[in-house]
Amino acid sequence: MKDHDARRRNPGTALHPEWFEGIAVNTPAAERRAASLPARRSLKREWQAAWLLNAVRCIDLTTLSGDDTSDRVARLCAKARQPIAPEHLQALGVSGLTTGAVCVYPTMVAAAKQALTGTNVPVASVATGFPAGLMPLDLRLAEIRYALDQGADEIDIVISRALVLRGEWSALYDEICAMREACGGALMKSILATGELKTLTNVARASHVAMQAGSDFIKTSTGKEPVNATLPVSLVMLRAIRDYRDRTGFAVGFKPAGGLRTAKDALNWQVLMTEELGRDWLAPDLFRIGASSLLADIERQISHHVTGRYAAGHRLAAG
Ligand SMILES: O=C[C@H](O)COP(=O)(O)O
Repeated sequence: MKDHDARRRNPGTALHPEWFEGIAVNTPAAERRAASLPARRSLKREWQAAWLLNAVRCIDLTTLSGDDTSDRVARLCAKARQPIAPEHLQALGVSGLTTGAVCVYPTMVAAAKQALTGTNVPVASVATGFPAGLMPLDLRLAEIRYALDQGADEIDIVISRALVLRGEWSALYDEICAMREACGGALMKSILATGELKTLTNVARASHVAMQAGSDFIKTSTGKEPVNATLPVSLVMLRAIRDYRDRTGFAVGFKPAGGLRTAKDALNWQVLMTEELGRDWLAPDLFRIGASSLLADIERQISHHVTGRYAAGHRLAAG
């Protein structure tokens, strides 16, 4: 059973503009709060390896490049199966660690499924005209169905940014509801592309609409916007998740994605999750990190933790 089966899906609600129309995010305050987080709780050194291993199990190990091939995807899946060297895991008393998922384009789903046969690692597919979403809705829905036919377990959809920028909340809600329906039993993560939403207030409002329309996760970015995941944007989205949980009782997951590359990033985001939502949100059913290169730095830091020295680059697989 996959992690996401272990909890109730978010069924969504009717559209409730009154839950978000009054929101006006104080941007300097959000930036100050985000900036103070890593400093406020520096993690004890002896616990850092455990936090980094937790980050690994939450990574959606991603390749979303124009030159992706089934061979590259197979290599990515080999890393997802065994993200950290077995001897290092043994030294830390851990076994069976995998990443949270792999995340690929729809035409790479079949290769990923094949490479992950015999594991519980889900395959996530981006869909709905990723990354811009500028395609007719029927084609975007057909892309979801194609990815599911190929075997995808999870679908990362992109929202229409223009609907947010014009404040067309009802149209945005209808679009995401249609995508949720097309996803059927597959977990749906809604990418807000926050770097293109202009204001944190728009981020907060779009987060609410995405959750009301039944998203299982809200995700910051495609990795292709000029600005991707940031701590202030994440803070605003986490507060929306908290508000939605308080109003409905449903826990929606969070996926920062794009530009998370260092072990320090992995620690900072976990501190943010813990402080804003509590430890329940540190497991892969409610937290994923979308990243293509983060694992390499985590491996380096784990290796250093276990051996006391940094391994030569060639000893660590590229990820
Ligand atoms: O969803 C994941 C992102 O596309 C990965 O972005 P990244 O290559 O900056 O890690």
